[in-house]
Amino acid sequence: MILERVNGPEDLKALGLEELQLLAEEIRSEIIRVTAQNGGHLASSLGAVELVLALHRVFDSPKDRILFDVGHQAYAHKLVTGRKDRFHTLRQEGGISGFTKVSESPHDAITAGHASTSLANALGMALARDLMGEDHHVVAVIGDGALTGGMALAALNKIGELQKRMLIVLNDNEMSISENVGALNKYFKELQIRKWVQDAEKLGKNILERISPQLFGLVDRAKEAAKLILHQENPFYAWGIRYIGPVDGHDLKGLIHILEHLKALDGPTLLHVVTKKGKGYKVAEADPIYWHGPPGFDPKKPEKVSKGYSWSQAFGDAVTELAHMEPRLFVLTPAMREGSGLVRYSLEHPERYLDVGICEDVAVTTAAGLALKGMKPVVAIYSTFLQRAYDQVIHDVAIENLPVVFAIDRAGIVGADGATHHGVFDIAYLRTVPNLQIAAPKDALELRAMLKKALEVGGPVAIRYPRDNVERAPEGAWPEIAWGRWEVLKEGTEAYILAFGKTLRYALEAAGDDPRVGVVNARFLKPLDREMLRALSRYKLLTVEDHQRMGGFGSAVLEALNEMGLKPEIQVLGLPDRFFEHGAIPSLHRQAGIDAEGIRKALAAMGVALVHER
Ligand SMILES: CC(=O)c1sc(CCOP(=O)(O)OP(=O)(O)O)c(C)[n+]1Cc1cnc(C)nc1N
Ligand SMILES: [Mg+2]
Repeated sequence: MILERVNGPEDLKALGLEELQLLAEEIRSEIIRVTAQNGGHLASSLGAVELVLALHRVFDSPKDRILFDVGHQAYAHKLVTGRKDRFHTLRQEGGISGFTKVSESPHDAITAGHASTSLANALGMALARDLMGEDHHVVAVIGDGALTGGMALAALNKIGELQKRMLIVLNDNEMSISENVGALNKYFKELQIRKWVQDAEKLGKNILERISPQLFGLVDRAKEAAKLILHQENPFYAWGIRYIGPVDGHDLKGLIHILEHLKALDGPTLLHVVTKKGKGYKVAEADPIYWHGPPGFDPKKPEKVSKGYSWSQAFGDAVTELAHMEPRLFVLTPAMREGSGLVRYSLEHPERYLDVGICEDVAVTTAAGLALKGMKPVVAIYSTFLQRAYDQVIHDVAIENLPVVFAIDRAGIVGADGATHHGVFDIAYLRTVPNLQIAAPKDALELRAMLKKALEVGGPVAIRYPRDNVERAPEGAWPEIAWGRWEVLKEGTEAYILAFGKTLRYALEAAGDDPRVGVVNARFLKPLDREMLRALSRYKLLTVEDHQRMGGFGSAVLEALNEMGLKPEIQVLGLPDRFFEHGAIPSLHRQAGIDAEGIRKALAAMGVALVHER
């Protein structure tokens, strides 16, 4: 095995082309083997194998900085930068991250997970390099999906102006998680066609050269002139960035050759590399959407596995039905059609569906524009990615109290994607925004009730739900809900647990059938049910949420009690003030003390010791 001889990128320099090609296959097998057992970003990483090997063959990491945008396509990078022996721990608690991570390796130039950050990071590194009088390369690998992000496009504008020496490698596989969108994406496709034309012409040129060198010379000059004109319309030239390509991203020899040349160039260069997402694994090539991030699978007989009925699907079904009843409903997603459960909706209501690309800010402000014209927009968005559109929520939606619904998926700890993806800040960053209401349903029925009502209450509403499965609600079920009112699920004589969202199940488990402890589905955070809170303030209270403790649901309860001049004995359970790495959700909840065990412990500390049911 050649991979056994590779303990760092310097070991690639000694390998001949054949050995590198063999190594690429070994790396593919290892990526498939480990992703089969751990799950992970299979198709993206398979598509980037040759590119990674060529980059590490030509450049000298860690002196040269090689950045991977999103960092989910970097499994080959991890394997050749000293982590092959730990690769089997990928995305597991205590194991290596599924993305690049500065603290994990000197070869990981940035910590990533959210898209479109590599270009601004690269600009910063190039500025620092030149200020420090250092001499090394800065290379940013960015996918065609990540390039739809505003951060990336704005960074290009600055990079072109400053003309710092750096290489941008556009890894164009025409895919985001689903099919990529945007005008640039269409243009890249055209360029690829031109590439084929160029190849055909090259073939023609060779034949022509043999027949008549004079004629060939004339044609060639005309073509060069045409190419120049052709390139003038290339947007990268407008950005002041040299564009080279498109080139075959699986042709190791060609990649090494062209990278060697580009190394010598000054100023910013963009190399347009065309790859196949899922390359080398038939099922992933055939369906890069499913195999973008599969859960475990049998590598010998790779089949799609159903992960059960999720909150995302419950949302997708509800909003699809709602759109049949409410013609003004319009759903937007920032490149997360599958993740947000919108495949069915996008097929049934294509005229009222929009995937804006990886640009959450555009999703939110487009929704504002729709609302200003009387539509009822719903922004389907992960909690962690909504962080990208915080100002838009305030500035473009909340100030004018526009009727935009935020269907916040992946709210809470999300597991193997780790710190960059846990949705544990949204309550804190949303609840201070005037006009914005916040709710968390306990099940799919309540989700339907809240969604429907949210379209009627007016103003912006955020409904948050976790990465989890949920019991399907019957089609056509639209229960009423007392907006702003909590729900007592279990009476108690000594204490009440006020649970928000996913932690309700832990609260019920902890309380069991002990008559001393009541449980409240505190499903509305804003407005808070102050009437019920006042009534319950004569008991001991415990709040629990799958969110940072600071600024979360518990904070809102404390503030309300203070404003009402009430002083019950109260404990607030939430995530402590640190980041949680990747790991299994129940385990991370246990570590955070917000599971049933943690609730029992907190109640015991308040003098309500519960018997632990077997
Ligand atoms: C991992 C993750 O969360 C990914 S990977 C990905 C597609 C990236 O497409 P690209 O063309 O850049 O790469 P490719 O997979 O190689 O084709 C998205 C949208 N996401 C979710 C996402 C959404 N929004 C933001 C800000 N960041 C991320 N990471
Ligand atoms: Mg892509």
